[in-house]
Amino acid sequence: MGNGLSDQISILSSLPSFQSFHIAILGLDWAGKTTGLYRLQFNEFVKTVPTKGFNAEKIKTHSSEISLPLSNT
Ligand SMILES: Nc1nc2c(ncn2[C@@H]2O[C@H](COP(=O)(O)OP(=O)(O)OP(=O)(O)O)[C@@H](O)[C@H]2O)c(=O)[nH]1
Ligand SMILES: [Mg+2]
Repeated sequence: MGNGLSDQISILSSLPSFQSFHIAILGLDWAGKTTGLYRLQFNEFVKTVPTKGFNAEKIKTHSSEISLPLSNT
């Protein structure tokens, strides 16, 4: 899942243009949630370990200046 994302801008620019909003990424163990989160933040593939608890990141886009607090379990 996570590595299958295309570039960050095309995904984020297709979302409604709110000033900021929260997105929760839910899925089965080892589904690619953390990979997807860090792909959105850094636009690159990051090697992961199984998440204990959750990750939360704030992502700002350059195109529309919206900020996206993201978390995943
Ligand atoms: N082939 C392939 N592997 C992927 C893709 N996305 C993630 N992975 C791999 O799948 C494994 C699990 O990815 P994670 O992002 O850690 O999965 P997760 O859903 O956060 O897992 P938990 O934190 O254990 O719930 C890692 O080895 C990733 O490298 C993908 O799109 N394609
Ligand atoms: Mg994880």
